[in-house]
Amino acid sequence: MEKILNYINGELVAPEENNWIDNYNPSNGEVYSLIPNSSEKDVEKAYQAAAAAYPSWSNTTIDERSKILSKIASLIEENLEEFVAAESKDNGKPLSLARAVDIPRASSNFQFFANAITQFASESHESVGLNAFNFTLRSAIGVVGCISPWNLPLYLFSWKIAPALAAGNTVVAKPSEVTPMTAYLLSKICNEAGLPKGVLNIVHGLGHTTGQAIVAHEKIKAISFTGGTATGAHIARTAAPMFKKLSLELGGKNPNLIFADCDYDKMLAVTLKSSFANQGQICLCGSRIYVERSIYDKFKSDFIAKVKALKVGHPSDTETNIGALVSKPHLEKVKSYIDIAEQEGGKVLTGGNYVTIDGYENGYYLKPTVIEISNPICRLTQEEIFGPVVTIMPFDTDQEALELANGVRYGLSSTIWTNNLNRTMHLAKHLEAGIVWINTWLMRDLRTPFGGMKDSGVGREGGLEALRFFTEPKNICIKYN
Ligand SMILES: NC(=O)C1=CN([C@@H]2O[C@H](COP(=O)(O)OP(=O)(O)OC[C@H]3O[C@@H](n4cnc5c(N)ncnc54)[C@H](O)[C@@H]3O)[C@@H](O)[C@H]2O)C=CC1
Ligand SMILES: O=C(O)/C=C/C=C(\O)C(=O)O
Repeated sequence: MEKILNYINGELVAPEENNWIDNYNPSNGEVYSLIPNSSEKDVEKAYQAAAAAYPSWSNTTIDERSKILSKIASLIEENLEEFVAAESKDNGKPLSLARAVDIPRASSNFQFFANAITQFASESHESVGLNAFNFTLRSAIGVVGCISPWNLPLYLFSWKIAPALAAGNTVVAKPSEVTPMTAYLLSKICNEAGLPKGVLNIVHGLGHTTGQAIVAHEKIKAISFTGGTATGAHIARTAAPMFKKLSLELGGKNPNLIFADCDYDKMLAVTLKSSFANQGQICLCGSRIYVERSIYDKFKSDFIAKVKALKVGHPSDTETNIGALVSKPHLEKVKSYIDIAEQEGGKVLTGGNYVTIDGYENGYYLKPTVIEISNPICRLTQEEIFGPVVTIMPFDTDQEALELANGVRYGLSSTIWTNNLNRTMHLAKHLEAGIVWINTWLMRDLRTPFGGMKDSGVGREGGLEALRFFTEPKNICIKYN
C-alpha cells in the first residue's frame, strides 16, 4: 500500500517512530494509503530544518521568491490531472469539481502571491513640523505554522503556505490527516520548482498530536489555521501565553436572504450551489435559507424539485453533482442532525437518507436534504452541520430577515438576493459577517480580505491582509535638524 511521506529539509521521509494512520477513500470506504502519524520528534525536525533555512530565505530577493512560487503554480498546472484525481479520491468530491475549482485555485494561490509580493510595500509617515520621518519595515516573522482542513485540501493548504513563503518566512505545515494526498503531491514538486531545502516542511499526522506540537512549539511564531471553531478555540488557548500571532478561519452558519424582488432564476440556480457545492462542506455554504413570505411557497416547490434532480454518485461519474462525504464519522455527524429534525420542530421536505451506490456500497453518500423549520432557535439553525443539509423558513420584513441572519454565534458570510439598492446597503452594513455577497455567491477576488466575525474567527486572509499577517512591522523614526 502506498505510504505518504513527510517532507522535511527537502526530503521525503518516514516518521521517526514509524507509526502510520489509515487513509480512507470516501467513495468506497476502503483504506488505500497510509500516512505518517508524526510525533513531536518529527515536528522538531521540521522546525530545525525551517529555522536553518530562514536566514537565507528571508534574505532571498523578492524576484527570486516570486519566480519559485510561480514555478510551483505552473508545475501544479502541468500535473493538473494527477492532482485532480488525487483530490477527488482522497476527499470524495466530484472529479469535475476538483478540476474546475480546487486544483486551479491552488495553482492561482501560488501565482497570486508570487505577484502580490512584488507589489507589497510598507508605509512612511512624515511628522510634519517636527523634522522627523517614520518609515515602517515589514520583515518576515521567522518559522510559521500552517494547519489546514479536509474540505478544500490543496486549495486551503496553498492559501496559507503561499503568502507565508512569499513574505520570506519558512514554514512547518500540516494538512488534514483526512485528506493528505495532494499536500504530498505538492511536496514532490517543490524541489523541482527550486524551493531551497527546509523552506517548506510538511508534517502529516493527527490534530491533537502533530498539530498540537506545531501550535505548542515555543519557537514557531505565528499560526495560520482553518478548521472547526472548537479546534480554533483550543489553538488560541495554547498559543495565547506565548503571544503568537494567530489567524483563525473557523466555522460558519451562513444566512441566505431571498427577497421577492430578486432575479428569481439566477437566485434559484446559485442557491442550489451555495447549499450543496462540495457536499455542503464549505465554510461559506449558505446553510440557512430565509425567503420573503410572498414567494416562499413558489421557492419551496421549485427548490425541492431542483434538489431532487441532483445526482448523488461516485466522484468520477461525470453525471455526479454530489459525491461522497469526507469520512464515516463526518457522514454520521451530518446524519445525526437530520435525525433530530423532528424533535427540533423541523420537517424534512426532501432527502434525509443515506444513498447506496452500486459497486460502492461502503461509500459515504447522503441525499441532499432540505428541512423546513418554524423556530429559528434550534440546533439545526444554530450549529454548523457542514454537509448537504439546509434549513428553509419564511420571513416578513427586512428587519426580521436581519435579526434571523445575525441570530447565531457565527459571522462568516451572508448572501442577499434583491434588486433594491437601499435594502442592499442597509443589510450589507448591518449584517454581522466578514463577507457579504449580493446577488452572487463565492465570487472570489483574491485581493479582498477573507475571514469572519464572532465565532467564525480572528483576522483576515487574502491579498495584503495575508502578507501583513505573515510580516512583523517595525517603525523607524528619524529626526533631522
Ligand atoms: N471552517 C472550516 O472551513 C471547517 C470547519 N470544519 C468544522 O469542524 C468540524 C470538525 O472537523 P475536523 O476535521 O475535526 O476539523 P478540525 O478543526 O479538527 O481540523 C482542522 C485541522 O486542524 C487540525 N487539528 C485538530 N486539532 C488540533 C489541535 N489541537 N492543534 C492543532 N491542529 C489541530 C486537524 O488535524 C486538521 O488539520 C466539522 O464538522 C466542521 O463543522 C471542518 C473543516 C473545515
Ligand atoms: O478562500 C476561499 O475562496 C474559500 C475558503 C473556504 C474556506 O476557508 C473553508 O471552506 O473552510
